[in-house]
Amino acid sequence: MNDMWMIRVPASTSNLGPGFDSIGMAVDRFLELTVTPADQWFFKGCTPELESLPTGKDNLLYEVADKLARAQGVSLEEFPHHVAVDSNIPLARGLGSSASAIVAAIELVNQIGQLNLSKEEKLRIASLEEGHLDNVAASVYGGLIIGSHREECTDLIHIDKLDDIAFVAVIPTYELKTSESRKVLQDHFSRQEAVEASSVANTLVAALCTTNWVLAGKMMELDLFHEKARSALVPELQLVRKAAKAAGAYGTFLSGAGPTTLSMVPVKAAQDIAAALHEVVPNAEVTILKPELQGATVCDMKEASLLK
Ligand SMILES: Nc1ncnc2c1ncn2[C@@H]1O[C@H](COP(=O)(O)OP(=O)(O)O)[C@@H](O)[C@H]1O
Ligand SMILES: N[C@@H](CCOP(=O)(O)O)C(=O)O
Repeated sequence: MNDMWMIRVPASTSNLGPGFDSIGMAVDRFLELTVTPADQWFFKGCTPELESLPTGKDNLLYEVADKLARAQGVSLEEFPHHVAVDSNIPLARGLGSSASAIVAAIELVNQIGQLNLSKEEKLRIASLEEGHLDNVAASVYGGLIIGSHREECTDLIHIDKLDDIAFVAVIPTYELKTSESRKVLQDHFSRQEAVEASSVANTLVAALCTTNWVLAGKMMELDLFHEKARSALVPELQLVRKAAKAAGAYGTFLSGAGPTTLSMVPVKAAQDIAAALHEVVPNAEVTILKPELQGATVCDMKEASLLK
């Protein structure tokens, strides 16, 4: 590894409707850390949004890295670095910015401490840190992931047959912290509600695995686990859903904890559907996101310049 190296982690969407805390997909926006040896730890945000984040040991990246390093018997104090943080993943919008930071921090320690962690180990550490696996798994593996994270174990299926779909994202200007958006969730379900909610989720999984996008789109819109409670926080969800359907989308869901909505669409129709949604929500950023098949990567700067 050269003196200067880079960690690149994709953004993620999660839930896809009823896959609450258990389905995630990497998308083509990225967090990039450029790491150089230095006299002390310093995190430099390279965009106006990232400039507002802490630059020292109270930065999320350092906090996660330090916790893992201690658990592995590595002292980060002995290996100070300057970390330039660049990203086009908006913060607190439901596109997994914090999960990408957690995955990047784990990779930082993996490289500095020469831990040689496997993907499975990174997934387990990241899921324990985040409390659920959906975003972190997508950022580690790339593609679509379906899994189960429990205290004793984290299990995962990874799918990368996603060529003919794209996603039209409507990214509002306002932030919604995941912690706030989880506070409104329903704590209890009757047996009947649980059976119906899990039947919709199971059918979504089967449809995703068999690339039945029409059925997957239908199931995406029938979530009973979280979207109803959250729609009060994201008033444009129903409006976007209706307009996207009319324009030819398979289905629309709240990305992660919101407030971004994602409409799953045929690749060929993406531009037209994006234009239709821009008419409906002119103040939001409307953009096309593609599934990203490559998970987190590390490269030295020579390789990084070839990627650009
Ligand atoms: N690259 C980063 N470096 C440091 N902290 C980050 C970074 N990305 C995200 N965060 C922290 O995570 C918060 C957003 O996390 P969260 O509410 O889970 O939303 P989301 O993950 O959907 O973007 C930010 O406000 C910030 O505190
Ligand atoms: N399953 C979680 C996903 C949170 O994703 P984020 O991108 O909003 O952090 C949830 O729905 O709370």
